[in-house]
Amino acid sequence: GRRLRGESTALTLESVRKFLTREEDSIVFSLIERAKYPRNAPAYDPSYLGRATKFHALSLVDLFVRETEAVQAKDGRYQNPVEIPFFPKHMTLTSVPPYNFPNELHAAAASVNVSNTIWRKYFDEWLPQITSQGDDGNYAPTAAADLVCLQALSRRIHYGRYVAEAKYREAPQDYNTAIRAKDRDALMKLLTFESQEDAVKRRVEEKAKVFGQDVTLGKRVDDSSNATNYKVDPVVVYRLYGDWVIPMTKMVQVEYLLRRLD
Ligand SMILES: O=C(O)C(=O)C[C@]1(C(=O)O)C=C[C@@H](O)C=C1
Repeated sequence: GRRLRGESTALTLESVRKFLTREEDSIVFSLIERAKYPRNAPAYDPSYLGRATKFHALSLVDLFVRETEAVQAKDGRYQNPVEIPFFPKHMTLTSVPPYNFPNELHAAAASVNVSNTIWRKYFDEWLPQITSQGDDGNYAPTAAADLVCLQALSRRIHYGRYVAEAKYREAPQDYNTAIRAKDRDALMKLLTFESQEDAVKRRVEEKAKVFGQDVTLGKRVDDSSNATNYKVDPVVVYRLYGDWVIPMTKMVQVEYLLRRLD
């Protein structure tokens, strides 16, 4: 399709930023929930399930995510284009009636997908930083917590499609030249707001402090004297956003915009 499917309504820079801000809560809280368990390495090791072969090696987390996504797909989760599965090949047909979710994205650009990178980075780089060494045997709850983290991160990062659409609609002529020239650097410059990124990073660090402290009756929760016991390190959350979540969201925006005139 070459045209917007159902030209819509309320996609503005303000509305998309509101969505991203609310997603911060989900991301920070999901990280706190994952950090409740230690690393639990067997959940990620195909040999734990005892059916690893050269050609087919699935870890418990691989299996858990595939199977859970299949159930959620059947029940309609991915009818909403805001949600993107990690294993789309394993989707069965949905058995629920359709809901008329707004189609705000440009059809040719809506398929921008960085799920594989999110998956790899989460397990290889970020999980070791938010969990402690150890093994408490709670592998299925661990896998369930990972999936909630992955879904929240993926939703936030892929929401870059909506952010880009909002920006494009507000100033199409500013973007058209760079899109036609396939000029990634120019697009990156156009969509970047340094002060906004700074505010986002500082806010998620603060959220990690507020959500991640023990609550004791009779004690002010913002008392900085209990600052050492945060459930997930606020500095790690700051860096997670600065080094990864925001750059990936921007990458999604650039890829979306490059296809915006297709
Ligand atoms: O708020 C925006 O304008 C966005 O594009 C989102 C975001 C982010 O990922 O938080 C990304 C790029 C901008 O430089 C600022 C913030």
